[in-house]
Amino acid sequence: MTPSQIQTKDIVACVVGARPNFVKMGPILRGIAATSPNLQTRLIHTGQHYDDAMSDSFFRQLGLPKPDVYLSVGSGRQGEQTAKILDSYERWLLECEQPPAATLVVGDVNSTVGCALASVKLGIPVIHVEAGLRSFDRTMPEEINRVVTDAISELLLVSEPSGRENLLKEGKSNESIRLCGNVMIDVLRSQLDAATALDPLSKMGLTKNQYVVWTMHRPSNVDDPELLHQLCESMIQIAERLPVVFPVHPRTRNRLEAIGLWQTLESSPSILATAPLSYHELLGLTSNAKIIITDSGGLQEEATALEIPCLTLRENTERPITVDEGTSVLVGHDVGLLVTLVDDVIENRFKQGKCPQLWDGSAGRRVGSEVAAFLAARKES
Ligand SMILES: CC(=O)N[C@H]1[C@@H](OP(=O)(O)OP(=O)(O)OC[C@H]2O[C@@H](n3ccc(=O)[nH]c3=O)[C@H](O)[C@@H]2O)O[C@H](CO)[C@@H](O)[C@@H]1O
Repeated sequence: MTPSQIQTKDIVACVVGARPNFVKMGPILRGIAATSPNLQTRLIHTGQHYDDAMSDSFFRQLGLPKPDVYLSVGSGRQGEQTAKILDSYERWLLECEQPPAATLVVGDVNSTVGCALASVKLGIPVIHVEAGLRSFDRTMPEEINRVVTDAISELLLVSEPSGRENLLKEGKSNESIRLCGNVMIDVLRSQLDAATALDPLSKMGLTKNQYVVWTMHRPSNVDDPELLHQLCESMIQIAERLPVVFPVHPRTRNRLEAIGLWQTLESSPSILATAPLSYHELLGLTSNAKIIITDSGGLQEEATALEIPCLTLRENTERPITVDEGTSVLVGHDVGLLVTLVDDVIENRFKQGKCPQLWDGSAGRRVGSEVAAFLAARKES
């Protein structure tokens, strides 16, 4: 066989950068491998999140392959970090031996938009998993990332029906949009046993259904000292009724230290403030919690899949299905409402939710099939 006769498989460059991306990428890689024998993947880690707690522990626990490419961008201001991602991914695209047939990005972090921009400018099509979600709040960096990424993506894979509606309103063609379901829930379903086996409850002295899991890291909550103060006061109040487990994101810890509240929370006997937890530790805790209080989009979805009441510390959500069908209620910045809703849950007055269609553990396979069909159709045209 001469070198020209050797068939090289098309490459899909799959980008991860921040914690929520790591959770979602496993089912996508497996879905492509299972459905698309003519494709190979390259895992690109931008290095947006880089330490063990925020990155490496997720690779270990979720069985993700070692990244083929590590871009080492690190932390930075919004523009600075996004620019570094764009620049370093463009360099890799220009220097790599075989350019990818497509770049696949997930979610809404700076790595998503940075790599999408670098790719499309070099004529390499972008596939966006978790496309079409909209909070309609452009003060959030994630909303800007979503809108820009979708505008330059050719294949838009959505996790809930609102994604399709939003994209159609923005002028995207129906053919470019596919409802695949939620890849993050694939992971949740496959890892629930491993998370339970870890038994974080006994390690922390907690009883099933008798505690709250609280996470917050959004700039809108933690960068405003007065609001952060109020949220901490309500945490202390709620902890008088149920113990609160509080895994603290690095951004939040910095802000709490800056306003002198870290010591107060850490020394409270019914608040368990911890470093960021591994995927299994957190899932082991959330799946047995009475209530989840969060500003994380991913946790809103996980709470809905687990059918656990979720009080969402945001004025809006890009994931309306978690409110319309699921267990989430938007509390915004109303700390009074937060405390009332905790009572509602404890006294069984809280709404019931149901798990949305296609959050069934097979979203990764559907993503794999759509990627293969998209690239095959592109080759033919
Ligand atoms: C715009 C954007 O992309 N935002 C995402 C990013 O926000 P997040 O707030 O984590 O944004 P960054 O990636 O800028 O990290 C914030 C800060 O955390 C610290 N840091 C970060 C990484 C790390 O491994 N170790 C560490 O200590 C740094 O001080 C850094 O400045 O990740 C969150 C999950 O965690 C996602 O929900 C957000 O959507």
